[in-house]
Amino acid sequence: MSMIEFHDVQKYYGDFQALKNINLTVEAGETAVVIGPSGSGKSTLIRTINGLEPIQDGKLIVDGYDLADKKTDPNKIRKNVGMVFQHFNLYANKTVLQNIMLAPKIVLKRPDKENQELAMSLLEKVGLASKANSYPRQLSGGQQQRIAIARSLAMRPKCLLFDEPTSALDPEMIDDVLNVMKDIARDSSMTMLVVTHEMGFAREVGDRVIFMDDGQILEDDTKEQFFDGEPTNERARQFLSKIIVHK
Ligand SMILES: Nc1ncnc2c1ncn2[C@@H]1O[C@H](COP(=O)(O)OP(=O)(O)OP(=O)(O)O)[C@@H](O)[C@H]1O
Repeated sequence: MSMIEFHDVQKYYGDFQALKNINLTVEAGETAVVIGPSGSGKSTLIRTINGLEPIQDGKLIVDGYDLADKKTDPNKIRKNVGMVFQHFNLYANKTVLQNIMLAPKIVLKRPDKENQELAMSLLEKVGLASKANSYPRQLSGGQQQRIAIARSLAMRPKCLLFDEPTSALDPEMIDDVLNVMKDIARDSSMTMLVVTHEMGFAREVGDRVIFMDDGQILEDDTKEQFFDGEPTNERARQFLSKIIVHK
């Protein structure tokens, strides 16, 4: 079974069609990077995967659950499919450690000792073990995002969705977050779908590059095909040529 399957998916905001005839399959363990111009539907695409945005037509199967079926409880999907947002969304009145331990405690009923041990090992992984008892406001944006990633990993998800995780960060913090994401992509069998404007990351990490424009997937290539070959789609070629000029 594939981790994610879109079949002819359509998504509207009122009269506006934000996703047009999306067909996409992502296998377990794959890392796919979603790129494209602003407003092309990238965030909408990944927000449909964990049910944050409903779809209006087509079929969307995630981790075996049918999202087009109104009877499907999105919480069942969110247990195994985590999301890292642009704006971290940490709980301000909880410490870093409490932030990481909360969902596993409530949703998975993980015992405290095991929960804390895993949380501390994840804090070490993201290089922030010394901040366990700090509050989010005492941390930089880059540190908060690394905590948000640790918090998602604490659920031991099968799939992690990243929605422009570095877009709200000062430039000097971006690499710390990208390095954590690269480590995860390298040493895990987890599926990762990453919406990003960081082409260096896409080039280095993605098994696949998915190019979107105007609510459609126009290219779905290996990173070698996309960056070193010639995308077949004219709009993808234009997008790439602009990036290369600005690099
Ligand atoms: N809640 C909403 N209501 C109405 N229109 C929306 C809503 N969210 C997004 N849109 C529209 O849907 C289109 C796709 O938006 P989306 O955020 O998915 O694009 P994006 O590719 O992620 O853009 P960016 O790179 O700027 O974040 C845009 O035209 C946007 O204005």
